[in-house]
Amino acid sequence: MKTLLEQLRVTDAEIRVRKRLLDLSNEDAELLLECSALVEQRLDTIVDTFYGIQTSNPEIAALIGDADTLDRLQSAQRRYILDLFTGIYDLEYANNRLRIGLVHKRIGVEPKYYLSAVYLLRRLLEENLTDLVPEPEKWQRVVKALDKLIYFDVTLVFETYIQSMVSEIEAVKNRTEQYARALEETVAMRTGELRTDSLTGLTTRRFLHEALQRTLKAAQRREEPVSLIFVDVDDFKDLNDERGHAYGDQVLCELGKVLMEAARGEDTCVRYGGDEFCVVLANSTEAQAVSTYCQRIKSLLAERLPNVSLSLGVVQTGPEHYEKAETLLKNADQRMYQEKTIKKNGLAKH
Ligand SMILES: Nc1nc2c(ncn2[C@@H]2O[C@H](COP(=O)(O)OP(=O)(O)OP(=O)(O)O)[C@@H](O)[C@H]2O)c(=O)[nH]1
Repeated sequence: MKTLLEQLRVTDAEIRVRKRLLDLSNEDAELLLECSALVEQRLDTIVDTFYGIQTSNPEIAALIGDADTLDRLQSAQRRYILDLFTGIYDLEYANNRLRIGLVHKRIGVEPKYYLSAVYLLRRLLEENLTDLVPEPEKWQRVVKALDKLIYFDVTLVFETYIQSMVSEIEAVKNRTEQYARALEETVAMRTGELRTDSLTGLTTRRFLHEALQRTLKAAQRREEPVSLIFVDVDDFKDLNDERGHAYGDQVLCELGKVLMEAARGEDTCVRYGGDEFCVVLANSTEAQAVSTYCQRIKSLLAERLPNVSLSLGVVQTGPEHYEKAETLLKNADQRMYQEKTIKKNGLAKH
């Protein structure tokens, strides 16, 4: 953990810069040192008057709170006044000023109260120095030196105020970022959930369009054909009614696996809804889809679900001309429906 001086990058060189900026010279330091014994004589009077005035203000009295705190503040004030007249304004001196800033910030002393206290102390010191340093010219020089030193201190105190506010803002920023990350994860998870059908693990209908568009775009670039297959289980309602809904679920789940197993990595298998499925086959003509993919699913189905039959509607688009996704879906659905009708009519005839 860094010290306050390190946090605020206050070094010996920095102190020299600050003194130069305020024209706080060695002569000023010597002048103040010369007054130290005199000021010490008035120390109690100055501190008592200071806190007498401070506690007469109800807001400040409320900030101080209790007699013990007042005691501690009075001792700190005594030390501070003595510090002002030591003639040594080095790193340790700066560090003590920074600590004061931090304590003020922590107990919630707003800058307006801190500045009014500084102003009051400066006024009391100036008044007392009038008696203590009778030569007006010297008194003026002492007061000027004191002014510069007080400005030096106030700068340091304010910097700790600012630093501590910046840390607060950073802490809030970190918390907000953490929250945003957690939120992003949740959104990603939910989106993932929406993307996959919970029963079959296939892509949901919501994302069929996106997947189809992606495949079509890639196909257009490479001038490849794309096939779309619409799949519907025959008489699934009867299956559900006869063997129960749970069995129906098992069938859909198994069918999902079959569709996936028969597909390649760049293909997309979608649960369209209920007992309807869609498969987007990349780089496949209708003939290839029928002779390979459809054959594969039929033989897998015969092994695993011999009592289930499917109606399939296959359409091709590209490589010369590409249909829109919606048209492809409509056409594939129609073809599937035609196949189903033919089957039903066939059965009815027999
Ligand atoms: N077990 C189960 N059944 C579902 C699910 N989603 C839809 N269904 C049922 O699937 C059946 C689909 O029936 P229909 O659309 O009439 O189609 P079908 O009985 O297959 O008849 P055809 O399509 O004409 O062959 C309905 O009875 C729905 O209740 C599901 O997730 N699980």
